[in-house]
Amino acid sequence: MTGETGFVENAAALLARVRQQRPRVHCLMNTVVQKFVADGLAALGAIPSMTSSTEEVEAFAQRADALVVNLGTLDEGRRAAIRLATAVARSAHKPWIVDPVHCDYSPSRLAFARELIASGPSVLRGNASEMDIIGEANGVLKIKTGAVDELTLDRHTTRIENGHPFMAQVTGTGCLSGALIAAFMAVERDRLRAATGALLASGIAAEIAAQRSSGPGTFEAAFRDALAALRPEDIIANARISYAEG
Ligand SMILES: Nc1ncnc2c1ncn2[C@@H]1O[C@H](COP(=O)(O)OP(=O)(O)O)[C@@H](O)[C@H]1O
Ligand SMILES: Cc1ncsc1CCOP(=O)(O)O
Ligand SMILES: [Mg+2]
Repeated sequence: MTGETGFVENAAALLARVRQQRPRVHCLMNTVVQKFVADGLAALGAIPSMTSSTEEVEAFAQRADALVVNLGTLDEGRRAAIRLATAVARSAHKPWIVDPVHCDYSPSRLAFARELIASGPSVLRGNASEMDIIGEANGVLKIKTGAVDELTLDRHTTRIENGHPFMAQVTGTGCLSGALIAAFMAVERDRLRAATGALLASGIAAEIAAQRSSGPGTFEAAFRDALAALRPEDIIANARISYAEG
């Protein structure tokens, strides 16, 4: 279908646009994967920042082109910083994404995730365990990642099959997918097109990296190399995507 081809060609063009515009992505990020996520953003061509101080976070959010709100290793200071940063994103109409890490483990974290969702992020991205418990997110693009990434907005569902099982054996690939979606949203206001571009880029880079890896350890470095070397034509040649309504 023309629409399907349009999305893939658009994804390839967005990769070039990220490289050209080098968007600034501010990440309120858990302490486990900060360097992995920063390195992944930089490899693709974006400019990461990671401050969570309540004294500085509003200035960083104002300077950024997109915001990532990641709930891993959540503490009171991060909660306060997230509230300050998301207020800036909303008032400045900047795209922002919520990753409700481990919200299925903690009722207080689930409640905070739902508070953030009610305040209108552009995108909510989580794994199956997180997305199956999170509940309604009206008007938000919901993305459930896994072997097949499922992107749902209103009654439209896009499925992306690209990726590799090694990704599930490297901590941070989900957090990075959210950060890459933010980078693409910084250069494309249509969040479905932006998220499709980011997840195609990530999944295809992973497939290329896996061909050069013998396990999750070598894969992690090869994945970063593949993100840096990925070409728009790689997306067009390898995208595996389908669409459904209803
Ligand atoms: N079995 C798999 N095959 C292909 N890609 C996968 C697989 N499992 C996870 N991924 C990819 O790895 C990334 C992390 O997904 P997921 O594991 O769902 O999130 P999290 O790391 O937050 O638990 C996503 O980009 C997803 O597409
Ligand atoms: C293991 C862990 N614990 C708190 S945050 C975190 C990282 C989660 O990363 P991802 O969801 O991308 O696997
Ligand atoms: Mg995760």
